[in-house]
Amino acid sequence: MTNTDAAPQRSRSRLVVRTEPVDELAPLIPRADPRHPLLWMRRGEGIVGLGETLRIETTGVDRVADAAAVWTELSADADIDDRVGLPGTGLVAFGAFAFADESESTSVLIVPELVLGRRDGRAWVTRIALVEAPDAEPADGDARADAAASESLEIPEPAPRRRVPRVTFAPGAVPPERYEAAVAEAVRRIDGGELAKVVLARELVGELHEEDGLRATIHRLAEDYPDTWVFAVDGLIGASPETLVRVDHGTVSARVLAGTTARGAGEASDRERAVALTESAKDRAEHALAVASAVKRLEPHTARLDASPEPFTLQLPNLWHLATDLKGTLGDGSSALDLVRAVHPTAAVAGTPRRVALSVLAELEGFDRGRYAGPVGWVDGDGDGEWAIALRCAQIDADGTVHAYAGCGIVHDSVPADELAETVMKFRPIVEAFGR
Ligand SMILES: C=C(O[C@H]1C=CC=C(C(=O)O)[C@@H]1O)C(=O)O
Repeated sequence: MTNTDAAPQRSRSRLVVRTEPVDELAPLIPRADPRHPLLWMRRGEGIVGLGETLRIETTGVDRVADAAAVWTELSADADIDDRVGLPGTGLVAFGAFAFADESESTSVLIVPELVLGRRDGRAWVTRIALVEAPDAEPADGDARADAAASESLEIPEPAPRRRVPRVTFAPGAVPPERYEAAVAEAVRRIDGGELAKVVLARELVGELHEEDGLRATIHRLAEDYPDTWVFAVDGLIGASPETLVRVDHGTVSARVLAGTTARGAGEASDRERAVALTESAKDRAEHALAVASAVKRLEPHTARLDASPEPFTLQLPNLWHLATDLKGTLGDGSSALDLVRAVHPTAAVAGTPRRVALSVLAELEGFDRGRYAGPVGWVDGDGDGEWAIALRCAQIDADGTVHAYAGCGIVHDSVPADELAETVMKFRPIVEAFGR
C-alpha cells in the first residue's frame, strides 16, 4: 500500500528545489525542530530538515519498492537548482522503513521544506516547495518557481541547550528471562540444523513527557557517539554504527557489523578484549554470515565489490564490534533505495538462511520490531543516498511512549546470559541519552 499526501495533485504539481551556499550553520542540532526532528549526522556534519513538504507512506512487502517508484517519479518531475553539488544537497527525502513485511508500522519518506546542511567544511540551505505545474509552462515559470521556493521557513537560530528529558525504561513485551529462554530455543534449533544464525532482540519501554521534545536527547547521542550515524526520522531516533548502503555518483559502500564484546576497564584489558574478539571463532562465524549476506545481495548490482580482507575491530564508547567495509562501483544504475531493497535485511539483523531466520525471529521474539533494524537514511533526486541499519535506537510514539530495542546474533555456541548482557550494552546509548 502506498499513500502519498500529494498523490491527488501529483500530476499537476512538481517539487521546486533551490540549494544555495551559506557561510556557516554550525552547530546544526540546536537548529532542529525539538518536537519533530529530522536529522542525519556524523562527526558534526550532515543534514537537518525542517517542516514537511511531502510525505510518502508505504507498508507491506513492497514498502521499499513502492516508495522508490514514487520517489523516482517525483525526482524526474522536480525543478532543481543546486548551486553546491555535495551529497545531501538538492532534492532530498529522509526515510525510515519497517523491519518486517508484516509490521504494523508504516514506512516513510519525508521531504522537508527546508534543509540545512554541512559537509566537507561547506554549509548550504535547500528550500523545497510543491507548486502547481500547468501542462504548458508559462514564460515566467522560473520566476514563479523561485518565488515559491523562497516562501519556505526561515533559517532558525540555534536554540539554547535544555536538559535531557528523563525516561525510565522497563522491559517491554519480553522480560529478560523470556529473552534468555528464546536464545536457548534458538540455539536448539541451530543445533538441530534448522538454521545457522538468527538475531533475537528485546524491547524496553518508557514514557516521554511531550513538552520535553527530543533535541537534547539527540544532542547527547551525537556527543557521546560522534562516529555513528545519528538520526531522527518520524519519531525514530538513534546512533547507528552500521552503514547498510551508501551510493554516491556510481560508487557503493557499506559497513557490516556482527560480533560484539564489552570494553575493558583499563587500556591493557580493553586491547585484550579487542584481540580476543578478532580471535573468537563464535564471533567470526557470526560476522562471516553477515558479510556473506550483504555481499550476496549487493554483488548482482555492482561491477566490482571489494571487502576488507580481514574483519577489523570497531571501537565504540560502549563496546567493540567486528567490522568489514565493502566498497565497489555500481554496475546497473541502481539507486540507493534499489540497493536498500536488495540488501535488507542482512544477517546482521535477521540471520541465515534469511527466510528461515525471519520466521524463527517472528516466532521467538514476541513483538513487532517496527522500524528497529530497518533501513534509515536519506535519498536525493539522483537516487544517491546514505542508509544505516536502525540500531541503538528508539521509536517515540505520538503519545510519548518510547520503545527502545537491542538484539544479538545467535549462533550454535551462544550463551543466553551472555547475550542478555550484550543487549544491556547495546541499550546504553539510548538509555543514557534519556538521562544519566
Ligand atoms: C542487532 C543489533 O546489532 C547487530 C549489529 C552489530 C553486532 C551485532 C551482534 O554482535 O550481535 C548484531 O548483529 C543491535 O544492536 O540491536
